Amino acid sequence: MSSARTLEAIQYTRGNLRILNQLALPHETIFEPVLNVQDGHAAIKTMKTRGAPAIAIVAALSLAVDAHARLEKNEFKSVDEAKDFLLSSLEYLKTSRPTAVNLFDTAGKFATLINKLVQNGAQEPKDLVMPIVEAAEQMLVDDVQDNKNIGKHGAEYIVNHVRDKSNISVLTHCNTGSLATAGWGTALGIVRDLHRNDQLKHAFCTETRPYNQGSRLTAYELVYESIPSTLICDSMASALLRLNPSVQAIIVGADRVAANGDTANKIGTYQLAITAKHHGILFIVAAPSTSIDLSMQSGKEIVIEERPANELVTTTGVLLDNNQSTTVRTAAQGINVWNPSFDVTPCELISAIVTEKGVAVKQPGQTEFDLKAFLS
Ligand SMILES: CSC[C@H]1O[C@H](OP(=O)(O)O)[C@H](O)[C@@H]1O
Repeated sequence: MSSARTLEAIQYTRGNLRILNQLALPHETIFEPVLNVQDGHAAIKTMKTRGAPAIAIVAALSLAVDAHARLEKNEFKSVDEAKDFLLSSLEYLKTSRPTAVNLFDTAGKFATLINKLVQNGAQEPKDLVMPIVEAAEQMLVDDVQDNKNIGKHGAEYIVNHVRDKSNISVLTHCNTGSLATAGWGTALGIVRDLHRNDQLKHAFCTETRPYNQGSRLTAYELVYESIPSTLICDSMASALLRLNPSVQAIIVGADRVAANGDTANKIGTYQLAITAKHHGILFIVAAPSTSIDLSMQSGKEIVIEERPANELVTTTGVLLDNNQSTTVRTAAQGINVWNPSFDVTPCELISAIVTEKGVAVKQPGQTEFDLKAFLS
């Protein structure tokens, strides 16, 4: 199913935003309009749009289309009214999901820009709105370039640090590709680079219960790109590493990386790091520097989102005979549910953190990363 067309989760032209409803993948490709910040918040909260970078981009673009439409209709009667709308909308968008830092990083940068424009004497609402529209649009461009750089740095690091560079298979978790970003992807971007460089023997991906980002999204991307790949259950990871010596690296994304390298990522990441350590293979975190939160020294401070119980007791994307996908209940009625969407992998289990700026590694004898120094 290889195609020259790249997969995209976000379709945008100025004043128009549509998002791919990822709850319907892989069976149905449904793009839905996002007209305002309420639509953007809902798309993120319901996980129609997901993935740390994509969450920030869709939030920013939902603000851009909302503010642009209001500007076109002359709804802002003053600079102050435009400022109040923009700042309150950013605070509202931040309430959609708590763990991925990219959204909060973007909201902070946009608020700083707005306040700076006001201090510099913005005269009309457009003097605030249009720089925000342009900043949101620039995120689409920057994210793809960041991911291309992550792919390049990550592929080089893996090839130079595995035991047998002629026999490289990798395992990845969740979805970190074009469906989680503006394009190419982070961890899956490294897989794309290894494949494009003819350095990849095979890519394994986990189902990633309960939302099934792996079976529904990553498998979809790997098949789409004709990358030799195999889907496994989350519970099969250790057996795979024990039985298949070609798997020499586990590559995952990140939602929030603390200054010492502790990493919040999709639930199940921590146990993959443990089994990577046990089997003596690389455990690589791939993320843009906007996923690094230097305000948090360690992962102890990271808020872990808990998702609704119904997302665990049901399975989304079940295909019916009429080719419609649906959600079915699989767990017994009445059972209690714990459904954290993320876990935190301690820095001592992480081999390297690959960013668009390069690869962060620990100093010899150190168990922590010094990401403040790495990014300075
Ligand atoms: C490049 S995506 C990073 C990160 O986001 C995903 O979480 P979710 O699907 O819940 O938004 C997953 O943790 C990925 O590793």
